[in-house]
Amino acid sequence: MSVSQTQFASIDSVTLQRGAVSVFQGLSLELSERRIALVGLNGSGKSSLLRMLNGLLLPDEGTVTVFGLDTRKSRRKLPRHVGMVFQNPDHQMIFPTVLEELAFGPRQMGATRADAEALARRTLVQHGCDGWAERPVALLSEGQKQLVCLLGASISEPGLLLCDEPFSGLDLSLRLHFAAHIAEIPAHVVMVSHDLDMLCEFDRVIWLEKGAIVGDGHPDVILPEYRAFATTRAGQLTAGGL
Ligand SMILES: Nc1ncnc2c1ncn2[C@@H]1O[C@H](COP(=O)(O)OP(=O)(O)OP(=O)(O)O)[C@@H](O)[C@H]1O
Repeated sequence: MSVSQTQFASIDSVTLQRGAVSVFQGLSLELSERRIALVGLNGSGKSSLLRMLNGLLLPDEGTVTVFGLDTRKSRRKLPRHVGMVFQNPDHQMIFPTVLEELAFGPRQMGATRADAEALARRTLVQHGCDGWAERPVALLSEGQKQLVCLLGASISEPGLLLCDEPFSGLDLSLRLHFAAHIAEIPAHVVMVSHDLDMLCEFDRVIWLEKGAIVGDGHPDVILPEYRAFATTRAGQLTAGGL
């Protein structure tokens, strides 16, 4: 799917309850930039927001629209347009081998088994993973699993790629490689990360606290504000003041 800087997702007056927690209370957002980062303390609602954008979580009230599709009405169509890298690779990987894992997305999009597997093998070579195709996913390291998840989510070239802390287990060379990859691909990217250095080149940063937006703008403005807030909070925690 080709993408542009026009709006690709809209979150309109959303409330979301998860268990006993009221995560969002009337959240509204318009998303149009190509690379958007979500930052905030643990439990602030970042993963929940990603899961609403791919239809895994449906709002209790309000609407979420992605590429013109209401997630409540068009849940089954969303995987054709939205890829997601989960925070925990074990929540994403469902096949025994790397090849099967990577071929799954293209197969779902209608590719033949031969074409899907050829694409999977090419993708592995392009990302420095020659010889990985037949490896059992269960025997990969955590970082290697994360890498396979990143490749699996982007191999079908979705119009929107959602990434929930995709770099946390990757070594520095792979972080830099994938930062460059994400900068190049045409898809819109919405990424959660606690590694603020990886977000400097993004087009927009949204800072969430307790399900509400407390900062929204260019990384040059929002990242220093968030860093200052987190530093103050760390000082309070250390002093036993929270
Ligand atoms: N499966 C669940 N069942 C019930 N409550 C949940 C569930 N997952 C998350 N929550 C709650 O929803 C709130 C938002 O969680 P969420 O995972 O969206 O936060 P987050 O900002 O992604 O956190 P982190 O930075 O720790 O990954 C938290 O209060 C959390 O306790």
